[in-house]
Amino acid sequence: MRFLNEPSTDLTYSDVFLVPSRSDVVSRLDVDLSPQDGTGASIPVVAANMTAVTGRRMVETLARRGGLAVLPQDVPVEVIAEVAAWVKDRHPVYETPLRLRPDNTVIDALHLMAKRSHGAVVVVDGGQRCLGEVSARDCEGVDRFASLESVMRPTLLTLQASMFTGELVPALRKVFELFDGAGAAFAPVVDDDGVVQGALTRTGVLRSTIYRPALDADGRLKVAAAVGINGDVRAKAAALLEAGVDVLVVDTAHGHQAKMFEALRAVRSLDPAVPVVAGNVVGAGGVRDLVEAGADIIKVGVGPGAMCTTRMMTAVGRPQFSAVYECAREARRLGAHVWADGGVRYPRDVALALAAGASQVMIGSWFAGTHESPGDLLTDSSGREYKESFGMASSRAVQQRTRTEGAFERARKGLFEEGISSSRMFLDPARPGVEDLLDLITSGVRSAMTYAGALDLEQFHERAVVGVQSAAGYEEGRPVPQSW
Ligand SMILES: NC(=O)C1=CN([C@@H]2O[C@H](COP(=O)(O)OP(=O)(O)OC[C@H]3O[C@@H](n4cnc5c(N)ncnc54)[C@H](OP(=O)(O)O)[C@@H]3O)[C@@H](O)[C@H]2O)C=CC1
Ligand SMILES: Nc1nc2c(ncn2[C@@H]2O[C@H](COP(=O)(O)O)[C@@H](O)[C@H]2O)c(=O)[nH]1
Ligand SMILES: [K+]
Repeated sequence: MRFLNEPSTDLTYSDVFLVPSRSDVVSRLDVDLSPQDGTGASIPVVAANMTAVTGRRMVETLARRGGLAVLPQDVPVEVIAEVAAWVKDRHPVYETPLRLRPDNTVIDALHLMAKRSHGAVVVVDGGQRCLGEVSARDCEGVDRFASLESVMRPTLLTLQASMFTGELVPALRKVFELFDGAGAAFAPVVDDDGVVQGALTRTGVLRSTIYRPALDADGRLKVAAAVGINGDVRAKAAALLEAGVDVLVVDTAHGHQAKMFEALRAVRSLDPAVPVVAGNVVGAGGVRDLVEAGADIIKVGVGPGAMCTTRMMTAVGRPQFSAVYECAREARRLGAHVWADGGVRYPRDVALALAAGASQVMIGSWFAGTHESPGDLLTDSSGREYKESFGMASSRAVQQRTRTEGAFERARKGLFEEGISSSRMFLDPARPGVEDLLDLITSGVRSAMTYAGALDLEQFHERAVVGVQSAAGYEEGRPVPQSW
């Protein structure tokens, strides 16, 4: 990457823009988005290790599209083991269906439907055989306690698992045509006995022809998990590795500290066969020390996060674009990599972090406002759907993290609050699922790469030309949905 004009100050994503260059890349679909940082992801997007963002559905959904999601450090290791096993039991192409019995009620179906973007529930018998389906529309205007048996309809399309044997892309093309012919948006996948094996949506089929799942050596979806720097880090990390975690994140607010070096050395002593990520830092010195202590990937960002009050509480941090640029340069020199963590609100921010040299970009709050995040779907007084998000250093998270400690310790730790405890992340009605956001991000990044004439992320970083803009320059780039 080079600057159009050498900057005289540190920069945020909004301060900069990408200059188009001569390109020989003829199609945006020719671009390879896979990060080369040893994680095996095929898109450079990671869901943050935040309780309001990543749970089993986020891990599964992102991995199926080639991304990673990091289970937070506050999840007990035995729960992480259970979630990892569950994720690894998911199909890399079929999605996990929502299943209910005929005697369940409409309210059960409506509650469950908010958990995934399918918009439908499969009704099954005791042997998990498909009896029919119920969509949100079928539940309109009926008693909430009506049984599903009374509202369910035969499926518009049922797919046989045997259709997916052999080469996948031609099979998916055929399946897409079946969806089109049937006028269906959703279909259960069943085996020869009619037992439900999974579900597919019309859009999901299309996505499976574009994205490549992030798979482990045994062809199972990948899982990442975080460990903090307190307590017996070695034992916790060993338990996570034992649980089959594919990427280990050692996580704390101030990554450039003695306790982190100790934690990293403890993790290294286990000789992990998976990449070790550590952070957060914002400068070359932090990168050097964490790499020396054993990190393969450095997580960069102090204060840019949407839930983060660190900059206002402490003045500490650094504008994120400059932090990523400097850290990525140092990591590259040392043969390590960088994840840009926090403050991403638009696809452009992802493109800029990658241009600055990050191998991947971590996203928290933006993904909190999707069907796949763990929180309950809530509705405000004007009918807009949202989920609650909160910071991992907020009093809400600290209370949860310290729940097993004594009252005195909890009260002392509660003094240090560097995050907000409640924020509303509205679902975009046009893009309520995390995969809708992935489509938006990856199409933006693919396009940015062709403007730079880059076929892969390494070329993108090499070829990117970045200019510094005024606030008016940024404003000029914003669309105008109404007249001036
Ligand atoms: N990227 C960012 O900008 C930030 C991210 N976070 C996120 O919040 C979560 C909780 O992190 P964290 O608060 O580090 O909790 P941890 O549970 O990881 O504990 C942090 C440890 O580091 C010590 N410490 C020393 N200096 C600091 C400091 N300035 N800030 C925090 N701890 C310090 C603490 O001791 P003692 O309590 O005795 O001081 C404690 O032992 C993590 O997921 C983290 O990524 C939090 C803040 C900023
Ligand atoms: N200072 C704090 N930073 C936090 C807190 N919780 C999370 N984070 C950081 O934010 C990113 C995600 O950023 P986003 O803009 O995408 O939401 C996350 O990975 C952490 O590094 C917090 O309570 N305080
Ligand atoms: K912030």
